[in-house]
Amino acid sequence: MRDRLLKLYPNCEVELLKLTTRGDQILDRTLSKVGGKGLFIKELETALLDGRADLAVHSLKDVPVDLHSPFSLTAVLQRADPRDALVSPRHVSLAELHDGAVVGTSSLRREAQLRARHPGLVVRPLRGNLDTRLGKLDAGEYDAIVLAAAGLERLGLGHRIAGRLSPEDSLPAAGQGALGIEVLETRDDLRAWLAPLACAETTACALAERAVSRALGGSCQVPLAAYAECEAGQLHLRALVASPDGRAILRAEGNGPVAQAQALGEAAARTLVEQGADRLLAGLIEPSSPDA
Ligand SMILES: NCc1[nH]cc(CCC(=O)O)c1CC(=O)O
Repeated sequence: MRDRLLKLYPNCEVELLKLTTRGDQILDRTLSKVGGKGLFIKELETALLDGRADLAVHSLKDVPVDLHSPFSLTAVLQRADPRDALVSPRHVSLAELHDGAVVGTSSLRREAQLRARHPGLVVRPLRGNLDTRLGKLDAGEYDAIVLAAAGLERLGLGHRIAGRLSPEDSLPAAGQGALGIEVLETRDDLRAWLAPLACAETTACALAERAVSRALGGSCQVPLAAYAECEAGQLHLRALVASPDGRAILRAEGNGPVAQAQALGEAAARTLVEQGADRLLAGLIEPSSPDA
């Protein structure tokens, strides 16, 4: 990020304020149980309010869809690999995992899709920062773990990836792989400076994907996936809501011009609701099974 800003504005000074978020700190509970939207961005927003930081760079996936005043999501950058990735000792692939193999993930979205496709696998919760998670894998606690490819690559750990899961195998979360920049809404100066960093295609994809989450009241704490691809001004959107056990999977798909990104997302959400997505998501508010 610093390099991109300096390339655009060689005379500006970029100072990195490295913060650890509550989402990174909570190591012992699965994210779905911690609840609380915005877990990963709160400390950065506090720094914006304090004036310690001018802009906050987030994984877009962690930015709540109902971000509101005084904050503003001002630029969505070009997306890295949006796919989920399998990490395993000796780079064993998903297909090579034996029945009863233990796969770690803290994401209900990944859990549901893994269970649907590979009912023989045992999915167990996995929390902690990236190093902690990889450490648990390396210590033999899991036969494989599933993480976002982009997160691994961003931290120079791309070599750990044994395989990338296709959107058919594991439809990504809304915004996965993209970075978003948040500023105080009053900072028109920054908004103008940052505009050239935005990627129009990723922005449109994110708009469609986040509209699905918004319409369904979703966050990254529910088994909800939304993934758009953009080609020649046309968006192709796929969305999915599942039960964590993978037994119920509702799907929606649609195409439309970039200018209709938000409407495309809302239409997909309606299709999911018609199939019972609301009821499925509402059921998750009840205490879930011990390993959900
Ligand atoms: N909620 C965790 C989270 N938020 C963003 C990323 C990294 C991937 C990205 O930038 O989309 C991750 C880790 C993961 O899903 O493995």
